[in-house]
Amino acid sequence: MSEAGVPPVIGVIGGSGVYDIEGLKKREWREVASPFGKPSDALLCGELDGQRLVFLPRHGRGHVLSPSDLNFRANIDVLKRAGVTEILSVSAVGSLREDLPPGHFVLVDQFLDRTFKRETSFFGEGLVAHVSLAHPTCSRLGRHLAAALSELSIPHSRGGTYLAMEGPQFSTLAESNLYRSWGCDVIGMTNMPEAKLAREAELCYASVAMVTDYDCWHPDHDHVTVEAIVKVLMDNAEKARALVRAAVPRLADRTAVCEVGCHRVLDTAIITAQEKRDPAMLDKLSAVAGRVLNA
Ligand SMILES: CSC[C@H]1O[C@H](OP(=O)(O)O)[C@H](O)[C@@H]1O
Ligand SMILES: Nc1ncnc2[nH]cnc12
Repeated sequence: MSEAGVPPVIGVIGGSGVYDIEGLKKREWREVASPFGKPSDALLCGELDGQRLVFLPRHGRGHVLSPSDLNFRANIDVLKRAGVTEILSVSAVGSLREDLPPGHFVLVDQFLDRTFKRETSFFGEGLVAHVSLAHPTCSRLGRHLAAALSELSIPHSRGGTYLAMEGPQFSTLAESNLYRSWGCDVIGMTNMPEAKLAREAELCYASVAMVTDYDCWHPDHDHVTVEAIVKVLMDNAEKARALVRAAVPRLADRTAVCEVGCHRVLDTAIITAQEKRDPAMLDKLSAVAGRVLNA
């Protein structure tokens, strides 16, 4: 946990098309073990402009893991074990709005979770905790990312609702229209439960959603294909790397814990009585919740 005077460690989770971060100094791929199982890949650790950065390719190098097969708990746990204090998540998404065309970036601030085959919490029997998700992303990170996107002249929107679907198939037309009627802005398969778990692990989390397609609701684009997505993806991925380079010095500026409160959510979340806590659970949660469990 980053305390006053201790510089942040920036974690970057790269989605489709983003499998590496170039230009890192002291770069090294490091295997980190987790009690929650196997993460998507080793962690790429290094420095960007003197700032420590840890990168994880969400689907593994070479895109070998499907959204339902991602071990989200292990991914967040290893980032926490590597000292990460804040996460920039970068994702490819479909657009549910005419005015969010391919190439547009959305700084997501809300989610609707329609996933159903995933482990969604670090907590459970033997150690029960309930964290707030009213504001699932960190507004401080959002502010810095918006400034970096403006500096780079990348078209973007600050705020938007991300519909997380299970996949791996894309939506039916009826689903796509339903999500539009719910007021969702973009659709993807990976930001949930990632954002929930980052919150439980007391990590700031920001999601940069990069539009690759119009999903299937759009009359001129009635099928989503990976082929069409990949064409836009490569350009988006290059912009995402530029965004990381522009955002990191801004994020490095923090000298105290996050002012929004992301680093302190467990102070008021754990409900299990001290004497009823399961020692095995306490052990497993030594990274995620060590700050409060060892106090
Ligand atoms: C390659 S299109 C579908 C795939 O892309 C998105 O992944 P990510 O969020 O990791 O960029 C989407 O969620 C699907 O997993
Ligand atoms: N239309 C779409 N639906 C779900 N995930 C996506 N990722 C990129 N485009 C998508």
